[in-house]
Amino acid sequence: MPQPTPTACLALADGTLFYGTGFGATGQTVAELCFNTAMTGYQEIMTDPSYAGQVVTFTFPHVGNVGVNPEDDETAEPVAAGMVVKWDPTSPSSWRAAEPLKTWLERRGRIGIGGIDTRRLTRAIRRQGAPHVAIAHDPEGKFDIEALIEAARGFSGLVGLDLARDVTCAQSYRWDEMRWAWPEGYTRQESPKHKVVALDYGAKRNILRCLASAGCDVTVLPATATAEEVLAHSPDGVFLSNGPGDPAATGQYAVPMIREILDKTELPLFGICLGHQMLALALGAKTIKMNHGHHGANHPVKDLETGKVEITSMNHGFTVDSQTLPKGVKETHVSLFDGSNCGIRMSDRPVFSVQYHPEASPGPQDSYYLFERFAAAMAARAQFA
Ligand SMILES: NC(=O)CC[C@H](N)C(=O)O
Repeated sequence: MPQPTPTACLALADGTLFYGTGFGATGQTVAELCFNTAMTGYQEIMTDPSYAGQVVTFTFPHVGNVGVNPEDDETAEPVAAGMVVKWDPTSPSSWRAAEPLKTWLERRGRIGIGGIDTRRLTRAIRRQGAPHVAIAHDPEGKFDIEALIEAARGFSGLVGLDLARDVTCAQSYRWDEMRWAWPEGYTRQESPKHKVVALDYGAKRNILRCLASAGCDVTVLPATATAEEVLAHSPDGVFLSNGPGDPAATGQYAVPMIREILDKTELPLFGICLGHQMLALALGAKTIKMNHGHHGANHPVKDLETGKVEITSMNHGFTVDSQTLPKGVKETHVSLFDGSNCGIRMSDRPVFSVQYHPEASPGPQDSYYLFERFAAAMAARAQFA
């Protein structure tokens, strides 16, 4: 059978080429390439601000089949630089679909490539360790291959890159929307009890919903807010969000701000993903780049304090080096895939964080208890205030 002319091309920095069918925006983009193994949630993945600077390969083949809708965005715009899928996305079939994935992606200026052997590409990502990539989409099928490979080689990578400033909010705002679906065994706190300042390094909306649902009155502040600005809100607790880029690159603003909060107050503090990594840095530990990171919705994590295993959602390319945790900081969770650090806490204070995503929408709900733990820490403190 004659093959259709390819309308998209993907080049890895080592010169490996993949041809496919383009969808979404036309043009060219360069980024780091990762793979995500989740079976659902392509819209949440594409709009998760933590994916800034990355093109996502979806290992699950059915992408686009439920279209996109106005409710599932984790932020206002897609943030991932592009998407790679096995097949050209199918027409949407869902009562919730408001638009097909292809036009949504096109309107929002992001390139997609279908018809790619994503198993072969995923093996290349694992072997090469998050390679740099250039993807091009041209309906005429005209590609300057040499220039595309050069563009991939020219990408400077995520190490040392501060992207949180690019995706944070411009101004502070209040958040009161709650979760729509309820994890089993938990009750919704109807009225907020705890004033929480949430630092937005690229916060996913469902994290804010989870905080509100656990009884937090949430004020979101931009990434560069100082400790003084945070404390001016007289919070009962401080939350550090997820976000893109290298945690060590936030050393100019976020890490010193967290250190100051730790030095000046005894406030409960909770961090997720980038927030976890920055808390670890503020406490004196180090972060390192992983080979190909963790991106998926079925990552087993062991809670070292209870022995329980949680199935978690993950999206990170850096990790806290547990060998560098200082005295007084405990490793609380580890990945059962590779033993990497997944959680820490201070031994003597309600200051804790996790590498994975307890808000997980969609995804496993096992880790929702962490939001309740944060609320309980604030309630306990209020009792003795
Ligand atoms: N989801 C996140 O917050 C990601 C954190 C960080 N950018 C990493 O890749 O490790």
